[in-house]
Amino acid sequence: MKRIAVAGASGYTGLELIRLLDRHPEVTITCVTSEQSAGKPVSDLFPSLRERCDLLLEPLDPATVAAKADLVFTALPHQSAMVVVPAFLAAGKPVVDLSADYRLHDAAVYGQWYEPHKNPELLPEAVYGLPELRREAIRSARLVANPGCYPTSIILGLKPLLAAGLIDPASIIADSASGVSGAGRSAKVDSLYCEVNEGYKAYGVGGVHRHTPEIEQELSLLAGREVVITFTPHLVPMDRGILSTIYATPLQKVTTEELATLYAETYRDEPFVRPLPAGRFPSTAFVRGSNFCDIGVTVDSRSNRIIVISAIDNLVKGASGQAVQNMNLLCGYPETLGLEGLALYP
Ligand SMILES: NC(=O)C1=CN([C@@H]2O[C@H](COP(=O)(O)OP(=O)(O)OC[C@H]3O[C@@H](n4cnc5c(N)ncnc54)[C@H](OP(=O)(O)O)[C@@H]3O)[C@@H](O)[C@H]2O)C=CC1
Ligand SMILES: CC(=O)N[C@@H](CCC(=O)OP(=O)(O)O)C(=O)O
Repeated sequence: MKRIAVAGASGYTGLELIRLLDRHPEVTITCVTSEQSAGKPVSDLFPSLRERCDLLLEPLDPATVAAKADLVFTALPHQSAMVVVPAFLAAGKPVVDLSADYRLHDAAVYGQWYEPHKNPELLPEAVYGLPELRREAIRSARLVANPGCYPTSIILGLKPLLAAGLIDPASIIADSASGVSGAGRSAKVDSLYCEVNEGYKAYGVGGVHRHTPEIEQELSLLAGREVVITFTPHLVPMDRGILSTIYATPLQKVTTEELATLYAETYRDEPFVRPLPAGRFPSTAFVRGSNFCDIGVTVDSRSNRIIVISAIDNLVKGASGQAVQNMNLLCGYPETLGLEGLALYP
């Protein structure tokens, strides 16, 4: 049994990690952290965990946490993860970091979209943890940078088209809509019930959302040239789920049936990507609670655009489920272990 620490266990992705790790046959959770709720059982904060995980939350002292665990998940805000990750690595503990701190390869780009990086020397060795792109590198990583939720849905949606050179990379537009849990559990006016319940709104409009460089970094690697996209995130009055609608101009004549075949072939051996048959499109309802990414694709021949629609659960394939998938690769377990049968069918 591997001993696992969840740093940031009082947050939404922390809770989701505990839910998933609790049903994993090869690991046991030995340490859960919170600053504000230190000293309380984690099941006091989240009663669904009662009698499944009643560990006391403790403050995040890296040496204490490292001594209790063989692997650490950091489910902390960006800028906070990078304060503790080097100590875990120095103690010989691999880290799966759910924050944005190690996703960008270029420290200058990180500094431009976030704050200056505190340990840029770790960026070259951090592996961007999208298993469908980097499975082999993740297996031997010390530090896995778990992707953002919007990037996961968009990169998986576009991978077959870019890898086949079928679209003009300069034509990509992605509109993504997220449930409110994407904003985390800390109190913010923008996440209040009355602010979100009746509306559907765009935010981060005009190329300013910090996921833009992360998406562009990975799409550029797939395209083999620099990709600049138009990305607009939206907030939907639901608790979880992301639906991305992605548009691109084809470089050659192609039919919906050919694209459906391309997606089916690209993802044939992927346990968590479900390309849909031609004419079918996903819903967040059908991936809720699961580690699946569902993808539908079609050609709008009238406007000469390819339209891809992908759906994930932001807290599972967009965060904690993907993090457990990465842990499985890193530890040499079957990739799907603990993640099977998670979908809640509406
Ligand atoms: N929510 C989502 O859908 C996704 C989130 N992510 C990323 O994952 C990370 C966690 O997100 P999420 O769970 O939503 O966030 P939450 O705000 O829900 O939780 C944050 C956690 O971090 C702890 N924390 C906050 N500040 C510090 C600090 N300075 N030192 C130590 N612990 C601290 C909090 O503990 P305390 O009890 O003390 O407040 C809490 O446990 C973030 O980087 C986020 O961007 C990635 C993909 C999807
Ligand atoms: C709805 C909502 O607010 N979503 C968050 C994205 C959450 C996330 O996963 O971002 P990181 O992992 O990169 O921090 C946002 O737009 O900032």
